Amino acid sequence: MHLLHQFSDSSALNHDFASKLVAILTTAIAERDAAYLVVSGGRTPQALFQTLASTPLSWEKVTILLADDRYLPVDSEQSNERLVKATLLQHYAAKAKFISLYAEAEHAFAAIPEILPRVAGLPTFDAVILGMGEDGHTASLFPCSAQLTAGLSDTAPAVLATEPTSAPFQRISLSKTRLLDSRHIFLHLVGENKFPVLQQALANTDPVQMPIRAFLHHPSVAVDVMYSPK
Ligand SMILES: O=C(O)[C@H](O)[C@@H](O)[C@H](O)[C@H](O)COP(=O)(O)O
Repeated sequence: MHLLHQFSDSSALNHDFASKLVAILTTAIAERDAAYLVVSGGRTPQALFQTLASTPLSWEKVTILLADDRYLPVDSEQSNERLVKATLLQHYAAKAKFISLYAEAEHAFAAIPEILPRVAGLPTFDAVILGMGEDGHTASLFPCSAQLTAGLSDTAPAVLATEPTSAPFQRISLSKTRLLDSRHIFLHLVGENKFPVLQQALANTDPVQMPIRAFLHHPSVAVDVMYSPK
């Protein structure tokens, strides 16, 4: 299921999205004295991160982690962790706890035993913000990767390594089932090029062609799609 929220531009979208997220995190803190926010990397969320970072909140009670990261040292230019630290874990939000999806190893697959326990024991998330690539990938669940079936399996571990053939770097990704274990799931889309991809994803249910479909067509989970053309 999905609900489409459309905005004229990313500034209007970010304003509304940041208030929704702050309300969700505030409620979670009131209810369980802790909140769990899962974010995506890539270009889309950067302005949203800056808005969130400058919003007062009991950030010390918020745990933030990524839906996925490129398997790169955390100071690397293309690391999602570096991006989150530079844009979200700033100002008020500098007090938030951050769980890294990186551990030094020979390759991403060998790093999983160290990374998995950081995520596997976490409670239900409060909000997951997904992105979507033009091939319909989400997190690092890529249609082209040999690990897609494993990542989409209902019995998958919380975290797995993936190796896309159409995008650079090995990846560390939360599995579909771990991402779905959230009180709220958002899909954040900015740019006219993303709309036809969304329509294509909505037109058919096969997640092997477009992994985002596993979320958009889930029978019992509602995805809030936050879209602006620019
Ligand atoms: O590491 C990444 O790049 C993300 O995890 C990936 O899933 C991203 O959310 C989409 O590819 C959209 O990326 P853009 O926001 O850059 O379009």
